[in-house]
Amino acid sequence: MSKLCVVIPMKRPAHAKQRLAGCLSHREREQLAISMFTNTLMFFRRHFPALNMMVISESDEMLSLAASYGANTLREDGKKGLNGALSQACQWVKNAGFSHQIIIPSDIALLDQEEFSALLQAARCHQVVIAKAKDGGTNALATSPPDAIAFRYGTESAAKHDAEAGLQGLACCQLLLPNLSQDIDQSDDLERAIAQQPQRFSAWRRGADTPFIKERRYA
Ligand SMILES: Nc1nc2c(ncn2[C@@H]2O[C@H](COP(=O)(O)OP(=O)(O)OP(=O)(O)O)[C@@H](O)[C@H]2O)c(=O)[nH]1
Ligand SMILES: O=C(O)[C@H](O)COP(=O)(O)O
Repeated sequence: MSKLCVVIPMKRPAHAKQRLAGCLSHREREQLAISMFTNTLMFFRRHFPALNMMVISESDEMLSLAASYGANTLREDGKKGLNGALSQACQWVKNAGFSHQIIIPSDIALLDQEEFSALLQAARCHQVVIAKAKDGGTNALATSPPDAIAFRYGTESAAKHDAEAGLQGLACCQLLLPNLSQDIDQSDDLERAIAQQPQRFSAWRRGADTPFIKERRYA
């Protein structure tokens, strides 16, 4: 694949994981969001070191954390929501000369190297590849060119992205990958993730700081 950029949107941690407010304190939600974001950055640095990353956020702390893992960073201009942030990031990706883009959220419970390789393989022969979330959302979106379709993140976004590709007659495929379909939105998602990966979540569960917070007490 000529030139691919992985785009990771990251909400300001203080505003993240609102749907977990019923079971986690504000600080636990911040720490969980930062922990999963850090894990995402580590995954790509460790398993796909040749891939370029681009992180868009309104949080300077998250952009600094991303840069420490070698990611390009972009400060979100204004509160345009996820689709607005991704459109801004996509413009950067195009201007930087990338032919392919893959959007990955920062809240996938368990990123899997073989699944991401399957996503890359599908992206070689489809202009749009949608890795469906278990709730009908979009947990990865590969596009070539980067702005091949409009971003329609929100409820049932996988079907909306598929429809966008169909309207434009683009080669599109949907994948349902066991791990990549599992993002952590609701309390049962979190309970399932803790049960599946007790080690990874134990540090966070004990209230231990994530590496980022340890180094730079997060405000
Ligand atoms: N840069 C940026 N990233 C966002 C925005 N909204 C969501 N994200 C990111 O997009 C991915 C999917 O997030 P959501 O599940 O929609 O939101 P969340 O904050 O994780 O959870 P809720 O607060 O419960 O909706 C995560 O990586 C978020 O950090 C936004 O407005 N700007
Ligand atoms: O998948 C999406 O369209 C967005 O991430 C929102 O979905 P979620 O809130 O279920 O993650």
